[in-house]
Amino acid sequence: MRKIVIAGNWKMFKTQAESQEFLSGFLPQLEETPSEREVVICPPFTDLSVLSKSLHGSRVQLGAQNVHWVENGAYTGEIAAPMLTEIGVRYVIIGHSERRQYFGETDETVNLRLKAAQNYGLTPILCVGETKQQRDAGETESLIISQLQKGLVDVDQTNLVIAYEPIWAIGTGDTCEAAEANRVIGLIRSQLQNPHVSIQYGGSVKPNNIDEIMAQPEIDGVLVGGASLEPDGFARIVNFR
Ligand SMILES: O=C[C@H](O)COP(=O)(O)O
Repeated sequence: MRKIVIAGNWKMFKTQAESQEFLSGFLPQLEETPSEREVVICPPFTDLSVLSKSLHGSRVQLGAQNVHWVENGAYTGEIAAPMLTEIGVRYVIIGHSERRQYFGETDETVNLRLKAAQNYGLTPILCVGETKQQRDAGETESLIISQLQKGLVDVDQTNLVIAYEPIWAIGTGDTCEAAEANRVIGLIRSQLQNPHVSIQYGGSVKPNNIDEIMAQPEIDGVLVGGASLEPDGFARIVNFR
């Protein structure tokens, strides 16, 4: 059974005070959300602790945006899995294209982070996706297969979420056609050993396109950036029809 997972990636947005203000608008709107939908918020590290307290007893799960592969050490600027699990974090985004593009993330370090997350009971959300140039060159399929093959070496597919995020659709308003996202996600599924892995779409998901995206049979949820920052918009996404 594939779980529906709707995750908000706040990236480098929201102070603690702003995160509390978000919750006061967002949480009351979850009363109508079907119980089988998993709702996840992935804030900056500095918000995790305060959100963990505020979300205690709510149905919203907490996610981080990165995790290192050793449990402690001299790795300035990194965060370790036990530091996340100690405060109630359940999910972690790994291999987001912004990490790959700006911070030197590779398929090999993605693989290390995935295994470390799972060793501590975190559920990783592995991001894959192609650039515009790669798409135009007809390399979408081969790139994604390569990212999966290298990233998933010795990774447990029973505790894993994958997000298909075409890079050209992130933050651009240029959403991938729902049918095309469905096709690529079907390709991703064909590469997996476990058919029950939930696979999300990410890239300019908005209140006005969520219903069409979630109507696609291969799409099990969404990873939302900009539209997850605003309580009413994210509530509409979580409460898709
Ligand atoms: O992690 C989320 C994605 O990068 C999508 O961001 P976006 O919804 O702002 O396009």
